[in-house]
Amino acid sequence: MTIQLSSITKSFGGHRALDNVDLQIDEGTFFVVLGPSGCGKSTLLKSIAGLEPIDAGEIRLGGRIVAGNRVHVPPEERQVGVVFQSYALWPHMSVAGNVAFPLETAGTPKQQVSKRVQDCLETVALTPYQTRKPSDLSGGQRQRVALARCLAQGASTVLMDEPLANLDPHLRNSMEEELAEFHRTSGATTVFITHDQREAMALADKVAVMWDGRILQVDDPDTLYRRPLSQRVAGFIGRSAIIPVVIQQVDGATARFELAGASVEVDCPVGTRPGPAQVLLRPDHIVLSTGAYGLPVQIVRTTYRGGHWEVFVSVEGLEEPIMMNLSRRATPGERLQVEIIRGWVLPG
Ligand SMILES: Nc1ncnc2c1ncn2[C@@H]1O[C@H](COP(=O)(O)OP(=O)(O)OP(=O)(O)O)[C@@H](O)[C@H]1O
Repeated sequence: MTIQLSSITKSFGGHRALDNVDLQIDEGTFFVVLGPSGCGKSTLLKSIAGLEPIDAGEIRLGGRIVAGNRVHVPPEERQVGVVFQSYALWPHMSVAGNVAFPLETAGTPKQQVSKRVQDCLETVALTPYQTRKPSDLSGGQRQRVALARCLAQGASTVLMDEPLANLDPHLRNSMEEELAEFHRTSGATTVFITHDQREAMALADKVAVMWDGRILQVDDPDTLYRRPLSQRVAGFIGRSAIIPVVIQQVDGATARFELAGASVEVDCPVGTRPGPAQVLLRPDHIVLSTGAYGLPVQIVRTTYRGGHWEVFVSVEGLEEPIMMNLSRRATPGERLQVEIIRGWVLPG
């Protein structure tokens, strides 16, 4: 289902947990809401699920108003599946029993229930575990039971509140793949909230970056990474340096400036003008120079990151060192010639 939020506001005491939030989530999208702890992510999800009434604004699911204008459709009538960080499985029921439960309470005929449960357990690769109790499963397997239960309900919209937060890194990676697969096979509109930008990048078709009750930017992961619209989003997504420059020339979507005697070209928003600006440089935008000329830099410190070294280099005229990746060991004090192959002028 398409999810539309218009000017949603929700306060707790004097604090605005949601401050005039507008969002359009297209049907079938894997939509990630990313933001630091306390920014309002869970409140947003609960509002969509119907677990938290909103103060103002309007929520539409599949075009139908479910909240706002004195309407509050209860959670069980919104046809959305919810998967929370704590799996909320029935401890006394078997895996199959947990998956069957919502179907049985909805009065689905017994034979259909059994067929559907088998199909859903198959999808999440839990068929061999169907007679076990949740307490005899790993965290990841329990998570999959919760997913199967969502799937069994036939929810065309699934809301997930940090479902991978309790898992160890190894399991997290395989669960990420399973979630992506779950999304592909079910085609369900998925809203997934996390404070982990790596997870957001890996899973999302679209990411909304949230801060202090507000949505700062909504874009696909690559655009968010390469073309953030503000310093805050730039700092929140991936690692970066933001350097002050004076733009000398702008040619369409390319801006030119000088740095330590070298001429550098970077991408810029349409309408950028010559003058002082802030430029975002990602580590992968800086490479060793292959030609005779380059930007002279000196290594300040290095950290091995498995397969590559993360290297901070100082550049004449810049107060802070900038970060790049090297595939070979490098030592502090070493001088290098580098090239800036890409960058982004932050909108002023
Ligand atoms: N029931 C409540 N009563 C009072 N304040 C609340 C309530 N629920 C949330 N808040 C406050 O609203 C703000 C947003 O909370 P929310 O749980 O939505 O944030 P979050 O981004 O999901 O955080 P986290 O990632 O830590 O779960 C916080 O300041 C929180 O303390």
